[in-house]
Amino acid sequence: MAGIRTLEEILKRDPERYAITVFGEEPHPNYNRIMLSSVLQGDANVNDIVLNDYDWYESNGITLHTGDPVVKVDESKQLVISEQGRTCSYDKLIFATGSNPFMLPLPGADKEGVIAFRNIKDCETMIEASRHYKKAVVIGGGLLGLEAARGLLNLNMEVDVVHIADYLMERQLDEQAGSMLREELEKQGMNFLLNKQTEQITGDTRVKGLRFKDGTSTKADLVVMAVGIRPNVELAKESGLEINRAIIVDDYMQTSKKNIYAVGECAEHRGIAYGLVAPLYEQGKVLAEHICAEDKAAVSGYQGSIVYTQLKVSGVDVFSAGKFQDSKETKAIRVHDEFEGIYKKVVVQDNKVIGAVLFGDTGDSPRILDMMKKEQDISEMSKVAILPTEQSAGEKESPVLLMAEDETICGCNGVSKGEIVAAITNQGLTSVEEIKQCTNASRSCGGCKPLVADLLALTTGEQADTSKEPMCGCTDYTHEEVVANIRELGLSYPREVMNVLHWRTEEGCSKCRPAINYYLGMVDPLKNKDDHTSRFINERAHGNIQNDGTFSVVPRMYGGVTNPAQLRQIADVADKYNIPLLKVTGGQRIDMFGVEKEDLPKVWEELGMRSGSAYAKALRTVKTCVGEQFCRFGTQDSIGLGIELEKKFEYINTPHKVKMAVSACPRNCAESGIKDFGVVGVEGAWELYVGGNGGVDLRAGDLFCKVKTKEEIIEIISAFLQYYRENARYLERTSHFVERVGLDHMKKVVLDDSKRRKELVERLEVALSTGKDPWKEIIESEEKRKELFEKKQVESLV
Ligand SMILES: Cc1cc2nc3c(=O)[nH]c(=O)nc-3n(C[C@H](O)[C@H](O)[C@H](O)COP(=O)(O)OP(=O)(O)OC[C@H]3O[C@@H](n4cnc5c(N)ncnc54)[C@H](O)[C@@H]3O)c2cc1C
Ligand SMILES: NC(=O)c1ccc[n+]([C@@H]2O[C@H](COP(=O)([O-])OP(=O)(O)OC[C@H]3O[C@@H](n4cnc5c(N)ncnc54)[C@H](O)[C@@H]3O)[C@@H](O)[C@H]2O)c1
Ligand code: SF4
Ligand code: FES
Repeated sequence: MAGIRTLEEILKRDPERYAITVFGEEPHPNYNRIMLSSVLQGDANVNDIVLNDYDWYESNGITLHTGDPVVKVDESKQLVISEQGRTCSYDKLIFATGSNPFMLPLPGADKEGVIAFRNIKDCETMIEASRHYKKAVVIGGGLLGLEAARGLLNLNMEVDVVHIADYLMERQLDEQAGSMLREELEKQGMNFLLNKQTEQITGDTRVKGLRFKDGTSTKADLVVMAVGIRPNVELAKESGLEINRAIIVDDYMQTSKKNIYAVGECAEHRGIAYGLVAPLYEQGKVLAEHICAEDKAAVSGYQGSIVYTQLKVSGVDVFSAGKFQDSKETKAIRVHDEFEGIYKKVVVQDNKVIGAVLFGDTGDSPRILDMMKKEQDISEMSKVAILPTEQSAGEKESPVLLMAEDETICGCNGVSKGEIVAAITNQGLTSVEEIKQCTNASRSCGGCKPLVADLLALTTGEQADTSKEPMCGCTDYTHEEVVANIRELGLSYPREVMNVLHWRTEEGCSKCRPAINYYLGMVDPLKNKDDHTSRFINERAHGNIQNDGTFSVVPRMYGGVTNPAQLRQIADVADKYNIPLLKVTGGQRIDMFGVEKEDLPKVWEELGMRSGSAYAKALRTVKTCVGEQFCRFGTQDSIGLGIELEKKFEYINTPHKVKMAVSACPRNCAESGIKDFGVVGVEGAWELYVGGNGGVDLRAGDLFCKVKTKEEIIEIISAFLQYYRENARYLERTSHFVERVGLDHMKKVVLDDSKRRKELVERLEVALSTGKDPWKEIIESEEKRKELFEKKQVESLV
């Protein structure tokens, strides 16, 4: 990150000055390492995080050798030699070799399944492990460990975090904030083993567990070490550079040898080796200025940085900067609101703010950081004004409003409010993405995005378009733009979309291909030919792949209702194919686990039942309560309506999975409140709840309407579903969609505008007319059976 940022700074100043060659050990062009946490947490993919792709190197005349580390520097001849035997002469040499993760030298640390979290490969190893194993242990409760743990939870693993200290992030937080953080993360599902020192990693070839010095132990299928980093200085040492903890540099990043420089985590300036990008980028800027300047004396050197950190775990706002621990020489201003879970502490010494910890509300962080950077004298200030309450600061006003022009908005990239405003005004920028391209603001951790968006809105007087995110790293087009192009240009095939819209990759990626395939089907359901190679493995095999490579089969049982004949059939098939586990699901279906892939078509055929779509981005289940048929409280026919809904909407493709439920009274036994569409019977009427979700992002559905008849309910769900199909981004659940577009907007579209409702229903009916039972199609087609279940498939989209 530091090395290539230095090159960007050089190119900005004097693009013709140097012929540049880059050697990189990893097999990728430079990428945003910070965003590995987002890749692991499922919010980005590897293509999204590339900072400068191969084209960038080519168009700037830079020779790039990836996957080829430098192994020797011959300082006397000014040559570097790479592992693959390349020899390259230099006038100036920059070391930007970063750090290595510190691996605790424990007995068993060399076992399979013990890894670090530093690069794309580690990220891929974790994602792959989560497909086969259940239990992960992260050693280290610092920034990296907690972000890794959150990612592993998102990958459905159980996670223990083993931490040596008695509270989390002790290098960044005081005890109060550390324990509040622990409480919050425990709510998210992390399990903490504090005050623990690992003694041994147990297992045969693969890790099975951890034993601690206090005699206790825990199970582990995967161990991620996140106990700090060590600057990568081996090559520099062998090359004769002066080393302490890292490569010693002066204020111009020059090492002990002439014409050899060091930037980034491998460099040590005034005794400090930094481990966050903001200081590294400042160093890169100084180095670029220095080696491009005609008058070197005019360049002011690097003076060191004030660092701050923010944890990138959603739902947790934590900020820490400078010296945050109390001491005899310091005094602190504290706010602790136990009702709202907010804690703020600002540490003052000699009338200057020297450190801060904020938990639960980090809105004050840019201002506090600014006071620290400017070493502002606060002797004349009322101390409580340093941490204003919401009322005194102005209710819910954006913090950017109060910021001075020279205050920093993007800490990672050192971009001030004034610079962003100038870019918006002078260059007519209209989106956060454009601001990022132009100023670098929000290009690293992304934490400043909301502030950048607010500033854009304030400057242009319009709501910022934060949604102008490209679909993936293969294109600059957003989801909405891709759909608009498909409609306007009448595009029909994924390849055609990629060609016409100048995709950067030939094949697309696992993010854009399924999305394009969905959009094509949604725009023209009658003509579209589904491209099954663009679907995820579960959708291609029409079953869910399990951790041992077998599949699960869930036959359709409308409304969760079955009968003795069906149950006998399921039992017979289970016996015949040695199906090891039958389980009733949360959606009231029977799930048959452990079916071999090649047996799938025979199992479906012999069951004689339709696919339950348990693997599809489609209607999964309609859960029902017993209702008026048997229940004393039932006021409506919940089973009847549930079955009708399921029969109507089965096999319609949707942006993400859709779940429904019907309960016949407000006791709500079918849990209608946490479904995408939840219906509740009340005396003489039905209530419809939308946007509920019972998964990771627990969300109660919003009451959308109350109507008298089931025909009205079906029509309203149809219109809503079609609007969601047409306007949601692929993989956006209704819960997020409702929040993005707003419930009032949905009411206007679906409830208030009867013409529009009718049109939506008509378009949905067309799409419904193309729905087919996929199991039946495969059973009846010898060709499909062979293609999908007999030939070995390349599982590129798993
Ligand atoms: C998961 C994760 C999340 C993070 N989150 C944040 C965050 O939110 N905020 C923040 O500020 N920082 C964060 N960081 C830290 C940040 O990523 C690093 O500080 C930054 O990447 C360091 O930049 P660098 O250029 O010094 O080193 P690197 O980015 O590590 O680059 C060094 C490169 O040099 C290569 N190399 C090493 N030796 C050789 C050789 N001999 N020849 C050729 N190539 C070689 C390495 O393979 C590597 O690709 C995070 C780090 C991780 C791992
Ligand atoms: N959001 C962010 O800014 C962010 C995110 C990830 C990584 N990073 C950076 O990446 C680097 C690596 O992060 P990190 O969290 O590994 O480093 P770190 O040094 O910040 O934290 C390591 C933690 O591991 C604990 N530890 C040490 N030995 C242990 C042991 N034997 N058992 C259990 N716990 C032990 C320490 O007490 C410490 O809290 C740092 O430079 C960090 O700043 C930053
Ligand atoms: S929701 Fe009401 S009607 Fe349905 S089973 Fe429960 S108590 Fe009975
Ligand atoms: S603060 Fe990290 S990208 Fe702006």
